[in-house]
Amino acid sequence: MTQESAIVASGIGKRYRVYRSPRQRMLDWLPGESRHPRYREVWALRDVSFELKRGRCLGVIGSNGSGKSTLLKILTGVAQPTTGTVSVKGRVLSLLELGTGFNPELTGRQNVVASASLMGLPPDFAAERMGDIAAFADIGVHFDHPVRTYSSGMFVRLAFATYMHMEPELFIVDEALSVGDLFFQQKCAVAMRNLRARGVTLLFASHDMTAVQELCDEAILLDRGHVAAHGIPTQTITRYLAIQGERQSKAVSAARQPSPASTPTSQDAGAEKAVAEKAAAGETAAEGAGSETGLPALIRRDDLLQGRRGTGVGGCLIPALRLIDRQGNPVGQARCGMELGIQALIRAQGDVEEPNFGIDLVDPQGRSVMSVGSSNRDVWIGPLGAGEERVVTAWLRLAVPPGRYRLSVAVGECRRLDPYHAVFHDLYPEFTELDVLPDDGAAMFDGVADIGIAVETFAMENRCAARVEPT
Ligand SMILES: Nc1ncnc2c1ncn2[C@@H]1O[C@H](COP(=O)(O)OP(=O)(O)OP(=O)(O)O)[C@@H](O)[C@H]1O
Repeated sequence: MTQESAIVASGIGKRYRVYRSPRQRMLDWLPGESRHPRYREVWALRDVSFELKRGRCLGVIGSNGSGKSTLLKILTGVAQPTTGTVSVKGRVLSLLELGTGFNPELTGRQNVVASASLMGLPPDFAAERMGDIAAFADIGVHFDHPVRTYSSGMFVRLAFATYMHMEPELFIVDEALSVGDLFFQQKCAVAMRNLRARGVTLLFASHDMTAVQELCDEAILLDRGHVAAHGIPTQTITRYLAIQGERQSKAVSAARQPSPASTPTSQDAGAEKAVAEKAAAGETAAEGAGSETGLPALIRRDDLLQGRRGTGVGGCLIPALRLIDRQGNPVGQARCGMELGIQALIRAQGDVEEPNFGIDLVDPQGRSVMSVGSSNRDVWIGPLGAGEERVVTAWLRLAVPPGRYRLSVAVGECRRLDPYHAVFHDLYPEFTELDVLPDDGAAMFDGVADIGIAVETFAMENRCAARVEPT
């Protein structure tokens, strides 16, 4: 371990034994051999090695079950590694399971005092910081009520406020930024930034790619317990999203394998045949756009809804929906700055006067980047009669930072002459995740979205303007 290292992990492995039942676990304690193994082994981590220098911030990312929490537990001494060694230097504070150290019978205020004392801090330490902690937690009178009466949100607020004020040298946080409400999450992100500016070493596991990108100097990707990437956040996130994308495409192609149960209808089969003939004749999907024969079959073939049912009054349905690029190719993941088409097949069940196709894109922090309907852009899809179908494509430029976004779609009705008449016919809230990968060519910015900035400059002497247009 060098002078500046806060953490050195060498070849860490963690094996769990998973028993078929508590009885099997108990039997295993008894002496004597069993002919059949009573458990199976799960390696949550395998040969994980890395070093974190003091004052740096490391993000740990990976899909569910990839080993993030196990790694954090080992680093904080909550769990012991099966193989390898770990050295952690400095006063470590961790928020693994938030507030597990709190006594439910004590008030928030009393728990702050008890936590400081447990951490070996001097008696006046908690008193001096009590005002700041209470202000950060912002739970009002509940600060002086027993913790057992708290909502989970209040609990998280108190825990984060307490620990971040206890002057850690190394602060280890597991997903704390994804709990609590949006404003509290933002407050935590600012607090983490301040800790970082004060030279505190930070390590946090997160599914929030934007937070990792913004806060971390480096990031590790865990994949099935192995370190699959370790580098600057952008590279690690790109690798993560690529792995996710590959798995998603494999899952989609597996789901598309024809099964005897899903024989296509004769109508679909005819349309598929027409598309295949067009493809053979060299026509692309984009050329076929709008064709009554080809396009609905394409949408059904790439259908993201996969037979799911939406909610709503049902006067009009979205039987199929897909994401496409400008060439009409289906898209599983996207790149910053690209134009994405959200293409839906809309079918009226009865007479629908003014159908409105709407989308909502939600960013990794749960903020709506944009929520808009066709009628907002003065595009009118109907009126439609029973059984009539339309293909609608909403095009949007993904001028957003990289990360995992969620998409909602709906067909509703919103009348021009009666703005108070608004109904949802078929609504799919956050029905899919969309990974937006970094793109070298995309404009750089910090924030929720690139709203298209133009920068002007001129010298005072000659007023000769130099203007940079938005890309
Ligand atoms: N106590 C345990 N006993 C048995 N298996 C465990 C135990 N804890 C974790 N595992 C297994 O180890 C693997 C890694 O789990 P871990 O909780 O570290 O993943 P994670 O990346 O933190 O997941 P998530 O993002 O869902 O929190 C998983 O396969 C999990 O089922």
